[in-house]
Amino acid sequence: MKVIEIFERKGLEVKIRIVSGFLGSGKTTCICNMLEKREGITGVLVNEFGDIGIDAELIQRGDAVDMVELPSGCICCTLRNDLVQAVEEIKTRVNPERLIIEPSGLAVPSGILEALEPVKEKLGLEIEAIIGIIDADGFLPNLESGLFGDFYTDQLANSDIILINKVDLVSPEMLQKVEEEIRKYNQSAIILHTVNCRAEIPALEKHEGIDYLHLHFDHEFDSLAITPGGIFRRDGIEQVLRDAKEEKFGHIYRAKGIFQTGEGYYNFDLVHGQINFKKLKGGSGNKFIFIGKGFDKKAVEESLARART
Ligand SMILES: Nc1nc2c(ncn2[C@@H]2O[C@H](COP(=O)(O)OP(=O)(O)OP(=O)(O)O)[C@@H](O)[C@H]2O)c(=O)[nH]1
Repeated sequence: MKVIEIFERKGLEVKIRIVSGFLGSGKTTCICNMLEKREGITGVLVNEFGDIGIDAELIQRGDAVDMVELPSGCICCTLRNDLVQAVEEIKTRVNPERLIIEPSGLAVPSGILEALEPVKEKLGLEIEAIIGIIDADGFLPNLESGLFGDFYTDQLANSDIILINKVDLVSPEMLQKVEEEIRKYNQSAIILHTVNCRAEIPALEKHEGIDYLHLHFDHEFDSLAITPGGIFRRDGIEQVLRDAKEEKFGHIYRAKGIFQTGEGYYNFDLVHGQINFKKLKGGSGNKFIFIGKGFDKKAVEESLARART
């Protein structure tokens, strides 16, 4: 756990926004947008797979934020105590006006609400909004696969605001189907259609007491998180991602990373067959994470080794 920047505020409540969403749906993108518009002191608590902090590095890019990372585990179940401790630490040391929590892409909001409920009053926490991000292209296939069903039920039922993101990737007919499906889980949430999670987040009434749905969701996924040295070829990494997309290593649901090339640092994403690269201003070493089920980790590592210059 790492506290990066500390500011002080003498004040009362900390408003909490939980930004939940399946792997690669756009949580980090959403938080970067919120931080661009932030007013006052804002804390960010990031929980992601692996110990290598890719999201934290991307969120910090170009802008210092008050951030705590909780890697390696899931704050909705195994890391509940760590979550409470981290929130307590942020409250006493930073006391931000707003705290944005990004759970891992496999964490359900109910576990976080349940963990915070007993300390809400003591720490002066106000759950301002649960924002659920749905990727318009991946939602229905994921739902139909049956592998993540309870994740979506918990996420959707507990969201106050649902962003149907990546609407640029689907037809209007598909978008309508997605929205109809979402409404089966939640009739009252505000639904917004977004590209890159660009939206004005409306103000909401505050949450009172426990009135959320809690479902068990199997988090037993495999992940490979590595920080190898060396300089990579961008086309070499692209080949690894194309192979992952074609399931040459087995089932990989999500891959992301930061890597150094002869022309500087890049960030890559693989999600639902979409491969994206972004040039970064800088970086602090190579970081790769692959998340899936029963995939060949050794083959991924060998393939990455071949992508070096
Ligand atoms: N085409 C398209 N791509 C998007 C949109 N929003 C986000 N992305 C891309 O989707 C990829 C994943 O976005 P992230 O914000 O990293 O998603 P995340 O939910 O934080 O991912 P995890 O933390 O790994 O679960 C990135 O390459 C984004 O640039 C969108 O509206 N349209």
